[in-house]
Amino acid sequence: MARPERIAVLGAGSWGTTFAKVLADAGSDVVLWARRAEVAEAINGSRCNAGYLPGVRLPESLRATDDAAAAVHDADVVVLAVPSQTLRENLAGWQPLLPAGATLVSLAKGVELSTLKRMSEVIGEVADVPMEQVAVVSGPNLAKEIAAEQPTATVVACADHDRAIALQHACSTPYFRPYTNTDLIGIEIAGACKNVIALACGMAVGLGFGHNTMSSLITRGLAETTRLGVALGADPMTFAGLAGLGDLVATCMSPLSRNRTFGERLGRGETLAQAQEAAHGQVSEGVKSCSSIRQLAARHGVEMPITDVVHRVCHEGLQPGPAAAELLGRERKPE
Ligand SMILES: NC(=O)c1ccc[n+]([C@@H]2O[C@H](COP(=O)([O-])OP(=O)(O)OC[C@H]3O[C@@H](n4cnc5c(N)ncnc54)[C@H](O)[C@@H]3O)[C@@H](O)[C@H]2O)c1
Ligand SMILES: O=P(O)(O)OC[C@H](O)CO
Repeated sequence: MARPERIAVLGAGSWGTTFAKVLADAGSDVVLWARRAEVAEAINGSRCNAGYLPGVRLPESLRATDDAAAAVHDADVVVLAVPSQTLRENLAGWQPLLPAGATLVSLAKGVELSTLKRMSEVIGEVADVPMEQVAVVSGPNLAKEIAAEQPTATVVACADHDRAIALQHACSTPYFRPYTNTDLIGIEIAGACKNVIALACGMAVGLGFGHNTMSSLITRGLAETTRLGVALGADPMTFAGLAGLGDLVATCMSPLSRNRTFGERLGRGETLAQAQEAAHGQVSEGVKSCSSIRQLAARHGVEMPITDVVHRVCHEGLQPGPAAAELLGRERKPE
């Protein structure tokens, strides 16, 4: 499959805008759709999306619009960069506009609350396309670092290897190195679960705990994520890769992570509402996905103790301190 000629990125938040910049820097012809006309105007006029990426100058070649039909017109790749719990509704609106045969790419990291579906499953269903047409980009990809052109690797996953190669080509830059993969289940489960583990790590930071606690959460978080992924049919090796361990470490360790920051606020004693207000409308996917992942795990008989306590802290009034004590007090077992 040839390198894509026209790419539409739908969603001009932190990651949508950054990924559009990556694609433009890689030489692709990119149009970015923003919900708000003023955001599109600012990108076209001052080359800046100040609300999400202050201080980042966007490439001259990147065009923005608030007209989704104009954005996707003639696109051979359509990148979906909206929060996971809104993807179904957004995509249903865009579905009649999608060019036939276009590769549909998910940037979202979450599991849908109402259906427990992965984002690629939601896309296949709503857009009514074969799964070979759906791709996922996921990895240790904190938007602000990539917007600053710091060296980063990622994974482009698609069941159709040729499409993955074409997309890999379209987003390769001197600072962004994509690897291909065909394990969508593993890539997406890893991407959704790491947000939940990052919430737990943030809570640990908020409680004043150090690196031993963080490393223990990361390692046991990876164990429970892998258990779920394998139960769903993923390749266990995926969890040792960029979209698995790589993203887990980046998100759990970085103060730039919205999920970790959210967890830190809860660990310091803030309420869910206070932490949500402090996020200024930016999405912390783990807050909702902890519930859908917990349900998915229960459906498949998989134990996910960290995810379970994160859900109960976020939604059932459990306090982070007792949650930590509960995890430590669990039945003793071999590693
Ligand atoms: N920011 C990152 O560093 C990063 C990196 C990799 C993956 N992701 C994932 O990408 C997805 C999008 O993240 P983001 O960082 O761009 O989020 P964001 O909160 O910065 O932006 C979300 C964008 O979606 C738009 N949107 C459309 N419909 C919406 C609705 N109904 N409700 C809320 N917003 C709506 C918003 O206007 C906004 O432009 C998430 O799943 C996230 O986990 C983010
Ligand atoms: O800021 P977060 O917590 O949504 O994480 C961003 C990316 O997913 C990191 O890869």
